Amino acid sequence: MSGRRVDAKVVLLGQEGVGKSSLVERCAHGRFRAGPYQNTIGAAFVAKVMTVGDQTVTLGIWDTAGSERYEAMSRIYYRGARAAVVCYDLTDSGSFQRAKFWVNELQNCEEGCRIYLCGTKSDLLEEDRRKRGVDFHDVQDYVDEIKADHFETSSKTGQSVDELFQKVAEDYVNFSAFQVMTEDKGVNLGQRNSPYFYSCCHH
Ligand SMILES: Nc1nc2c(ncn2[C@@H]2O[C@H](COP(=O)(O)OP(=O)(O)OP(=O)(O)O)[C@@H](O)[C@H]2O)c(=O)[nH]1
Repeated sequence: MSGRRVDAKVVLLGQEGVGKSSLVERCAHGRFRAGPYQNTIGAAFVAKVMTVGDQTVTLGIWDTAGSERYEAMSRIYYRGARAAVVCYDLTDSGSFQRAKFWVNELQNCEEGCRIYLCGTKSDLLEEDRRKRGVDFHDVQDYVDEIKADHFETSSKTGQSVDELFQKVAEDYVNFSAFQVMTEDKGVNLGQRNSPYFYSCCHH
């Protein structure tokens, strides 16, 4: 694949099996693959072109492996990320604890990275509300505390997936414009910060 300019690096983090790859699949290709679960090895990459007002923003989305075996590698992928979608499974309280672990890491190591907490598999709650493993208000309190955004998504039905990535793109555009205004360096308004190029994509 030839190099394409990416405006904002986005990383997906979270315990294995919470549905990160499915979220990317839904966002990038509008589909949900049922069938045997295949865990991600290393990381996978996808570029997603988004429209915000009259601007086009290309998100470079890194889907990391959730297995703790790959924890050190996941750290490499969040370096320089402008946004992190930290996923937990709405039916699994352990996965929420793991999400908190990643939030702590990001807060300590990636100051410029906005955090989007994403509760996945909301369709399972539609089927049976008793399956909720993490109290909604507890999550809301936590989100307020860490100043993050919170979404509850389903890659199966598509619920709130587009909204999540649209918000990531909008925040990127708004934050960049704000930076241009406040940095007062005579920067051209059309100029974006730190574009980079990608060259690989693997699963
Ligand atoms: N019902 C339902 N199942 C989902 C959803 N998203 C993912 N799954 C299922 O959850 C399992 C794990 O999904 P993945 O997307 O592979 O999870 P992952 O977080 O990428 O896993 P790792 O690559 O191991 O980190 C698969 O069997 C998916 O079909 C969802 O929104 N609803």
